[in-house]
Amino acid sequence: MTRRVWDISQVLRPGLPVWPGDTAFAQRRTWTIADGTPVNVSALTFSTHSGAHADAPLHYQADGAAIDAVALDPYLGECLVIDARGAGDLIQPHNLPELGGARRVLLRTWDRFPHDTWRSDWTAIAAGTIAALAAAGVILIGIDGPSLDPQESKAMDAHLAVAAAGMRILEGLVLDGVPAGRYELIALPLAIAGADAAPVRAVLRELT
Ligand SMILES: N[C@@H](CC(=O)c1ccccc1NC=O)C(=O)O
Ligand SMILES: [Zn+2]
Ligand SMILES: [Zn+2]
Repeated sequence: MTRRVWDISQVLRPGLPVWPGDTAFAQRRTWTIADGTPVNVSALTFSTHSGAHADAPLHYQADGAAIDAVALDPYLGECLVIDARGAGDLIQPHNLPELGGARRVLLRTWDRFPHDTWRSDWTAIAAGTIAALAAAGVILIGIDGPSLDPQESKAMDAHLAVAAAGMRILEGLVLDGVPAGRYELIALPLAIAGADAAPVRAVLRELT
């Protein structure tokens, strides 16, 4: 039996919404198939926080680990998708359902993912919610917004709570059309040496 797969990545493309002031995604052709050229090749420019991505500890801790140095186990394995729509500005502990022992948790906040516009009004996560998840044994937190913290946050409370707990982070996931429940998560960050984050091709697979 083939298990159903949900692609929960954004498509990296020109016009991809990025954090205000951050680098736009661009792709240019460096070779094109023609007489004497057997191949198409291109070069990419993009922010480490483009589309669906994994934050490295280095993003929020001056001496944190870079993305090529973090273990991959958190990004692979059983996870729980939670429908957190309606939580308001901040997801609080009381917005979470029973976790049933889940060690990876993905939070859906958008009714419809804003593929073509930067929306500053995403639902962030309270630091206390991160602490509660960590206390329950969660090792990875994912969300469909661009950040765990609000756009204006300088304190980065949720990110720092993640740092304190040694959790891993996925952001920019597309969870439209994924029913709440349990799946296998596969979301490996690109091994970019010294990087503060890296894009992931994130999928959910039906459990057996
Ligand atoms: N905190 C966000 C990203 C972030 O803060 C950011 C991403 C790209 C360019 C600038 C950013 N923040 C600047 O204050 C994140 O966790 O991905
Ligand atoms: Zn990020
Ligand atoms: Zn982040």
